[in-house]
Amino acid sequence: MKDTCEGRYEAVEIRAIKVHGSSNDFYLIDEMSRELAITEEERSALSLAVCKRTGEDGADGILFVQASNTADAKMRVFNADGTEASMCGNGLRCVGRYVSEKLGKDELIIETMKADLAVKREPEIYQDIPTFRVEISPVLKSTKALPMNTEKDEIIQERLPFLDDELIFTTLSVPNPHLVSIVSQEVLASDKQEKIAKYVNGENEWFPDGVNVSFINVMSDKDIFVRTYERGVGFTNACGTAMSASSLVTKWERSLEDEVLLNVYNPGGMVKCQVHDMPEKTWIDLIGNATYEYKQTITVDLKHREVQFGNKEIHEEEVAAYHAFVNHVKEIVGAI
Ligand SMILES: N[C@H](CCC[C@H](N)C(=O)O)C(=O)O
Repeated sequence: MKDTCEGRYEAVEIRAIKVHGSSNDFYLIDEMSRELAITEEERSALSLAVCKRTGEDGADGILFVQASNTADAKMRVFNADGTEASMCGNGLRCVGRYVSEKLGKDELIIETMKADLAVKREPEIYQDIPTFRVEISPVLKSTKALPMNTEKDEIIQERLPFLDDELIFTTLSVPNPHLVSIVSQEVLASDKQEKIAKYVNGENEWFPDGVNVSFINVMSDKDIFVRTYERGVGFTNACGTAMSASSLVTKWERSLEDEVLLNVYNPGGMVKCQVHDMPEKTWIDLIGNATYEYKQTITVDLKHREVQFGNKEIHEEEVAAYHAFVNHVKEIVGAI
């Protein structure tokens, strides 16, 4: 945005699509033909202003889709608090769908902060649910990658008494940072996750950049439930990178096969995670919905932190199809 002659910013109109992956929702903004003429600070402020939950408006983050020199497109992801993250699994499925339909190809590569990742349209996970597979990589065990202030090189299924006396934790970067614990239903129902997550995402000596915190409840050798308190957001309906990290931790803890396919249930629905834990390389494929909720023009005047949301052009059929899927998932979870 440019300062006008009176020193006021022009309000700028942004065409956005509200999208979600497993009900983890984002505004998708296409900058492939022309990037928004905003500074990095304004990009962060834009995310903070637009994602603020007020009534039906707001989101967990913004997905900026930009041109790339190395891939079909580039994804940048900003959390609701204005911080930029290196990766977003649920968001990558939505960006993958958008670019797939824009370029007319079902297999593509999307550039992210740390890697160019494979994205592929998949058979529908449920009736009328656009479904995509995205590569979650790199997977790093080193605590330095999070970063975490500890002498330990890795934390794999270990107690962390400074967080909790009983729970066993694993830290992983995929490549954004995750702290994961397999817990009982009882612990899942307690306030432990919120207390731990608020501590490690506030002033603390261990995780200087914060960390996404997930609790896993193992339902069977092919079904898990994951709830995540996301860095820069708070509790969300789902976190794609967290569900991927949780699948790998479950594979290790339950000694499952190297390429186990897990159903990962979450408060926003269900995805599948195909673990690839090979001697030469470890990565996870995250498979799930990429749903468009509505198109909307958002008018933003950053100088005055004013945001106006225009009328919604709702994708009624997609919204209805996803509701039907969630009801189907609830029946399955109830039966497990
Ligand atoms: N809050 C995350 C970024 C969004 C990741 C999540 N929405 C996903 O689907 O992976 C972080 O700061 O690392």
